[in-house]
Amino acid sequence: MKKNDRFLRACRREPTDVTPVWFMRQAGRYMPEYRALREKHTLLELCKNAELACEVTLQPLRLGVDAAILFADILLPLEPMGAAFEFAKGEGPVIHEPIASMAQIEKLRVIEPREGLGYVLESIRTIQRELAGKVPLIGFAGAPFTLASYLIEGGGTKQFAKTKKMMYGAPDAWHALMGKLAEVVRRYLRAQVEAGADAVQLFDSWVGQLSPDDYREYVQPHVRHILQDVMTAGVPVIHFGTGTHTLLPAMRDAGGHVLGLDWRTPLAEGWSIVGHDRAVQGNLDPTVLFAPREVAEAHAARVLAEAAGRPGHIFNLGHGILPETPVETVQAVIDFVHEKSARS
Ligand SMILES: Cc1c2[nH]c(c1CCC(=O)O)Cc1[nH]c(c(CCC(=O)O)c1C)Cc1[nH]c(c(CCC(=O)O)c1C)Cc1[nH]c(c(C)c1CCC(=O)O)C2
Repeated sequence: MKKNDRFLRACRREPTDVTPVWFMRQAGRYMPEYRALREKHTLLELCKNAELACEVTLQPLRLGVDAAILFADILLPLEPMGAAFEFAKGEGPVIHEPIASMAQIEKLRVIEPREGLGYVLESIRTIQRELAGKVPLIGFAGAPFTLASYLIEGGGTKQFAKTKKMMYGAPDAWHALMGKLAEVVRRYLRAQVEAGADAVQLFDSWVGQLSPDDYREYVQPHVRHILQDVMTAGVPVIHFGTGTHTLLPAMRDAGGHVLGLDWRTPLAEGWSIVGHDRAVQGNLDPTVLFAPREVAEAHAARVLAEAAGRPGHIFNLGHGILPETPVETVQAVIDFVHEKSARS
């Protein structure tokens, strides 16, 4: 039993005393204590050292969030699969040899997480020991489309042109790549649950680039492969993407006990699209946290009003928190959500 289980209860659509809150990327550069650690260590050092990963994971708990999220990155599985990368200063991730051919895809290894990603599982065990049941711990992985886009583009992209070129022009290579990624991610999420994660989130951050028909043809079978299995592992599974308004029915069908919504979709509308037999998470625009406190609170109030007190809403942003976000506003919104949603 967790001392604070309102996040897990909401995932199961059970009533809670107040609406649970956590923020994607809640451990990161907007926090002074994170920046202080980053002066001494690279991002990958923080990810690969269980004590440091644990320290960073726990940092945002002082703000009163109702869940911790494992400190790691969605790209970590790519390295043991055989696709080396680095986080270049000011540029984001850079894949050393972007994937462009079937020959390269054939060489990618479908790893066992215990082999190449044992350090992440060690972090989970360390964090759970340190948390001692205080709040639940969320594990996570990137979804195949989002991972494939980094592998093929060699880093971040706006157009996804190379990604779609392979998808449309070389569907055999595309499905071979997506199949390998999906199997690794399925094993990885299962291993995280076995190591002690209380819930897991699949990040398909960039899948909103696709039309519903293309999603169903090129992505959905692979996401289904992951989620239909991981949903039987005994913990809540969150299925997240951005720009997904038209994809929500297909994403819901692929799986997830909880569907992530972003701010482009009003929460009430998104929830009725995915159906009230699922929980929802979201959906404050992260840039609202740059506004004066009263404006941010007014937007948070609107999100709560959209949820209408229905059990099964987890308050979050619609995407990750931005590095320059003022901590005071994050704190104010967390407190506001707890106070405003209190059920007497
Ligand atoms: C697409 C993606 C990535 N990583 C992630 C996603 C999916 C979520 C999303 O869409 O935002 C997920 C992620 N990355 C990180 C976490 C940690 C847990 C958390 O607090 O949420 C999580 C959940 C650490 C990180 N991963 C990264 C940082 C910033 C790192 C730093 O320099 O300290 C953090 C805290 C680096 C990273 N990692 C990635 C990029 C594009 C970048 C560079 C962009 C940036 O600098 O913000 C890939």
